[in-house]
Amino acid sequence: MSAPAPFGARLAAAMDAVGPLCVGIDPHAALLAAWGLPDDVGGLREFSLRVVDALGGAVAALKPQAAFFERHGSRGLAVLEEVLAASRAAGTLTIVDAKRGDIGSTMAGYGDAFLADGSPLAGDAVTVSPYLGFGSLAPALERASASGRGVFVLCLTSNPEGRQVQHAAGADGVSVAASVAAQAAALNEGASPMGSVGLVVGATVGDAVRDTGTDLDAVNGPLLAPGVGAQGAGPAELAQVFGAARGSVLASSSRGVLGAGPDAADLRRAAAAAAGEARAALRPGA
Ligand SMILES: O=c1ccn([C@@H]2O[C@H](COP(=O)(O)O)[C@@H](O)[C@H]2O)c(=O)[nH]1
Repeated sequence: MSAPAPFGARLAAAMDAVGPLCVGIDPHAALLAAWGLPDDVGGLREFSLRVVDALGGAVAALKPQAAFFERHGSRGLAVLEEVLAASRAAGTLTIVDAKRGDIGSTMAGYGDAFLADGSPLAGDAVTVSPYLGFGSLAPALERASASGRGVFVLCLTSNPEGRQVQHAAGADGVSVAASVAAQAAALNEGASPMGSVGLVVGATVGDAVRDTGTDLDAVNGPLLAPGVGAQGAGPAELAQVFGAARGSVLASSSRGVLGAGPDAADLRRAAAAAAGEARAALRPGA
């Protein structure tokens, strides 16, 4: 059997085919209630699989938020495994939003969990945190590369508190965000159509890319942009934040789409509208 194409290539193809939108599966207790479901593992399963049924094949990626599965304990994690398998069966890429980051030897464990062939918790990519040092991510990056999977490294997050860490500059005057982006760019060098080491850059960050000197144009990898919808960002913000790098952006919305449920047709309409807005903002003329 031939090895699957690398994550970057698979994501680029999916964005071209159905638009640059990722929908987050964030089964908040309040959303479960709004959908008439109990805040227990049964409600979690019903909610999440309905999202996969409705949106599988219709969006470039689905992004289950690990926290909302972990809060239900081991049975919640079993639901996450089921969601990943169902998405795979539907032909839709998955990004497990787990934001893991630890010393290198422990990152090997996270890599085995989220990025290794045969692990039930492995999607197509996982979000990771570089704040123990970008180098500490090496074991996860190695596993991603070996299995054709991807990572999204936190760079400029959508929450206002992120500035304290991400805008800070070292003695060389280079900001943390710029350094993270440069290290991702080095790993993606030469990849076509793009590499598999992505960044998380919130659609809400305004002028932060410029202010921190972060060179997104050089990254040559996917840019996951949460913050669309419930956190207030829309097409204008996407265009402002990403400028010339916008062709690599995967806009991400969770509550903004999920709030249209539980009806599957309503969910599909909301996702199609969000994908259309993202396409117009990020790929004008496409
Ligand atoms: O910088 C970041 C990184 C990740 N997220 C995650 O995305 C979703 C956003 O949900 P909405 O309902 O669309 O606000 C959530 O899972 C966050 O943990 C982010 O918002 N910002």
